Amino acid sequence: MNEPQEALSEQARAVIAEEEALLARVLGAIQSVRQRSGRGQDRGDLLERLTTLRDEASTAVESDLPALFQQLDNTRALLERDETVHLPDPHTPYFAHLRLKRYESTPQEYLLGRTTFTDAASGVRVIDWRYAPIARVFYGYEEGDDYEEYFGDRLSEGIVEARRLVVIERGVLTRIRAGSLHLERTAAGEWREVGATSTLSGGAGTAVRAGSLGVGTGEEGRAGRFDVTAQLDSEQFEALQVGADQPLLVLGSAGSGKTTVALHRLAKLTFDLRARSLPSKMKVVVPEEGLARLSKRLLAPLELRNVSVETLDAWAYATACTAFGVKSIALSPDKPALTARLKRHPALRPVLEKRLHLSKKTEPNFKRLRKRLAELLTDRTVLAEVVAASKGDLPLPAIDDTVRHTMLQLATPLAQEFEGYHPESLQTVDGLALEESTPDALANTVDVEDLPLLLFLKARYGHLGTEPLAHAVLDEAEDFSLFELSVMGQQLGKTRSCTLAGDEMQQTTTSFAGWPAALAELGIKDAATVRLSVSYRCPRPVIELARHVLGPMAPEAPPKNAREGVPVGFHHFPEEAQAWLFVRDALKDLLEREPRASVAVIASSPEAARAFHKVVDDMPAVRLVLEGDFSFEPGVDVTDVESIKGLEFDYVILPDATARAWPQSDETRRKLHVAITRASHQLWVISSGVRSRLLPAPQA
Ligand SMILES: Nc1ncnc2c1ncn2[C@@H]1O[C@H](COP(=O)(O)OP(=O)(O)OP(=O)(O)O)[C@@H](O)[C@H]1O
Repeated sequence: MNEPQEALSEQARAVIAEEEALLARVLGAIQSVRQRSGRGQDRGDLLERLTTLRDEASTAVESDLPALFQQLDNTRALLERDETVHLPDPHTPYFAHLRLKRYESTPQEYLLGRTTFTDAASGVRVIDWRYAPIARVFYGYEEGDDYEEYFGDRLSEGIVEARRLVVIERGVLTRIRAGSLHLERTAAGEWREVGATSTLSGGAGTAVRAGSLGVGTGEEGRAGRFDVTAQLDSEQFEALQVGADQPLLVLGSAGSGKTTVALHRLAKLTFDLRARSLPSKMKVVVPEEGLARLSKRLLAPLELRNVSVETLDAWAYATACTAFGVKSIALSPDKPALTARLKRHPALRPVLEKRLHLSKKTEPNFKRLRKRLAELLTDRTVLAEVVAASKGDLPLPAIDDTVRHTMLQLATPLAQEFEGYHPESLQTVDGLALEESTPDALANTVDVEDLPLLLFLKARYGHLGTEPLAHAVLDEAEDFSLFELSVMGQQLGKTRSCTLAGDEMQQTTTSFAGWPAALAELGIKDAATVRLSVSYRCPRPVIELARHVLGPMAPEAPPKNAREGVPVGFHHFPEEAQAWLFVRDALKDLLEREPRASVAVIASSPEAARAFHKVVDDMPAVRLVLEGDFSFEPGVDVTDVESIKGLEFDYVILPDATARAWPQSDETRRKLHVAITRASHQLWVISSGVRSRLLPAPQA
């Protein structure tokens, strides 16, 4: 770590003194309002008092009752007031400080937080970043800038005297950033001035030792981070101003803040939508479990814990159960990869539409639609049409696979066929159902990929029968199929209030048909579009490698402002066993030095992840994560490329960067690019045998 500065500059000392005094004033004001409103008394005490008074009232003589009832009323009122007065959390009452000097008037202080709070007596003013017009000055200007903004009809102009980001942890100020001045409180309670990249050990952007893993970011006692809400840039903040009625498409390269913008927009719209008493139904839908878990964590500080976050599969299942009025739907335990691919492919959409021949007289119940869909999925002419329309994306064997799989699903389950037989005769010796792990297990099931198709068919008859949503966030929207988008469009209601966040370069399934088609499917004619241009997550060497891997598909302009970082570590070995032992040692060493670091070992497939995990499974803090059940705790997650969309880790290791695991194809390029761009500090690429040709040729 950087050494503490010998002595703080005068400016630094003044800033610290000012910010500490301000925080003391805010905490004092919150405390005194609490006391005035009865919050000084513990809620538990009040509840206990209420019970005692009730007991007393039940046995009291009549003449004492009026006084007891009076006390009961007072105690109840104090409790109710406690629930209605919303005060900032004294642990973190605000995250930024703004001082504006309007010409020829005294400067005005504003604190940006999540809860509005003003106390005239102490002159404290905490404004809510979402609604306060003054927040526009904070996000749009730098310290020292002249500002000019209309608030309603009134023009306000002046100078931004102070614009500071602060970190307050458990009511204690631990960090301040004021322009280029960056101050941090040490564990001993002393303040020190540090460089902008102070979290990196061994100097800005350099590894602790040449060629080793670790830049010091996960050392013990890692200081609290500035809240991302305080750091939103002006481009991101402007995107949040798009009204609830207008759909918003947020585009940008990996790590440019698309998820951040989408979730902050949700936080901002909560107020607008509530004000118009629309059903407060918001939803976040994402392709993978890992990102669903991360989104839930990111929503908590935005006070959106109650917003439902669902994976595409979970959303399709719940929607199908509601739309078809059934409690459960039997899903197939397994399916051929090509069949799943065909069912999500955009080429299926027009063919299905053309071949439907729906009779409006038929009731679109689950059984009928399933039968109709199965007819289409076992019709080789129909499937050949889809494969031809995919222009080489879907290979011919997709037809056979789909017909065979659908036929098995249409079969009568054994239990039904042998109805009346003794249940034990339908079990294997080890107590399992006869059909388990046999093709018969598919009988009477549908694939999870069928659900959007069935809902799409149902919607063609009229209504889906589900409640409209007030707003939906579709993150990693490049991975939504046209059928999923069409069904989602049905759920959006007339205003089509939604935020789509995506990056066509991160498409990991073949379901993407382009943004115009995606918007059309959602029933959106004119979406506001923002393209975020700054890269926040990845350092420059990681971005350069990610662009190299994309090759001809890489966008022309690289993202702006990528920060410097350690070079990507390429390590090649003759044998896989040698490569993995090398990684094992490096991980052991890293975890000893940086126990708070988050590390991902991202393999090309679940099988490869399982195999690598065997080499490290005796190490503490190493987890195998294949179903997206990330804990976001420090340590090592051994996982595969399909599980990590939207996530980020301090350190990323690709353990099998071989030509076999990552062959040359557009799909592989995009997947490898997604894996690479999960690294926020350092990336290691490990190979053995023949290195993937998607990577730069090794230097001689
Ligand atoms: N204005 C900002 N200042 C500092 N950090 C930011 C800013 N905006 C976003 N970040 C951080 O950058 C990282 C990437 O953000 P986010 O996950 O929103 O990007 P993304 O574009 O959705 O990435 P991906 O395409 O990989 O899903 C996060 O750690 C986020 O907190």
